[in-house]
Amino acid sequence: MTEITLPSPAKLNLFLHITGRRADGYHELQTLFQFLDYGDTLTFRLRDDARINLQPELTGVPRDQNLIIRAAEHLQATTGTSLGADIILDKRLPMGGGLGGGSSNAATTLLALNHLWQTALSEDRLAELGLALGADVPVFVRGRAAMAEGVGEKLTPASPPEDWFVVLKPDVEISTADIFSNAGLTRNTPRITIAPAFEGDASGYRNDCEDVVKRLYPEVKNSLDWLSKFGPARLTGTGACIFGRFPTEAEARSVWAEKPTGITGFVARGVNRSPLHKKLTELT
Ligand SMILES: C[C@@](CO)(OP(=O)(O)O)[C@H](O)COP(=O)(O)OP(=O)(O)OC[C@H]1O[C@@H](n2ccc(N)nc2=O)[C@H](O)[C@@H]1O
Ligand SMILES: Nc1ncnc2c1ncn2[C@@H]1O[C@H](COP(=O)(O)OP(=O)(O)O)[C@@H](O)[C@H]1O
Repeated sequence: MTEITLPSPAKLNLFLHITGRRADGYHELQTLFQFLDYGDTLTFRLRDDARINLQPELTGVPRDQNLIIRAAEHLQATTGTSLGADIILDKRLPMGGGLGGGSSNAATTLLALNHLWQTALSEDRLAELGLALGADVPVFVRGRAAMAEGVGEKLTPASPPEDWFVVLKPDVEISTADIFSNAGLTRNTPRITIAPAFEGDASGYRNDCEDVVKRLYPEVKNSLDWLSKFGPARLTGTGACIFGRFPTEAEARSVWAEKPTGITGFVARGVNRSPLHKKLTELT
């Protein structure tokens, strides 16, 4: 095989609790990840030299910071392969929106090139390489909806209902570091134990970043207030994207049709198995 095209799906944090802060300043989380059947697409073409090319480059992201390049180079360095790749990115996910697009791109790159280069690293090893690139990368490598703990690396598979979501992107840029350094952030939510079939919307579970984000960004508050009129709505990650949860596609699409003009987003289904892994299984 010399070419492979794979999905790079979005994730939602169905809830996100901050349960403490480590000595190095990083926050201990409990968060429930579910994938969406919506995201970017990446095509990889084998090269018999060691070059890694990426088209198009992303505005505002230097080549050496692009998680696709970093993942490819990390895999090359770890395995010592002399092979390379031409990579084509079809970007649909808003960047820095809490949908994990960069982390997902890194995981898709690790799995795709491990396949194409026949480097045969195990899933455990790929998840380990992924963690060095970002806390959210391992869940995309594993491809199963999961409760994450620690800073996101301790994963327990979960099966929340595969509901439909209206995802909205308020027109603001939010820095994860700014939210985590905010003095008003709740950092002492008690640890919980969840059942594998967690419902995802119990009123006791929330996103602990939401109050701070709503205070700093009225656009996010306004969008959440609007979406909450139709069903349970939350922030994903540290924002700026928000999501409303609906049992059927028809309900999600009817709310989407009423969204205020000027706000972007999409409708997608929550899935407990990553579309990336589904596609890889079909190929092998
Ligand atoms: C909170 C989540 C939930 O999915 O948010 P999103 O990035 O998806 O919005 C992620 O775990 C984000 O993980 P990751 O993507 O690795 O965070 P980074 O951008 O590297 O973090 C930027 C900064 O936020 C702070 N940070 C991040 C994660 C964490 N558990 N505790 C922290 O205190 C640190 O100061 C860090 O330097
Ligand atoms: N391939 C990539 N796709 C998206 N963002 C990337 C990529 N490589 C690096 N980044 C950087 O990672 C940041 C976080 O992006 P992303 O993972 O999409 O959002 P979030 O972490 O908020 O869910 C971006 O703002 C961007 O600077």
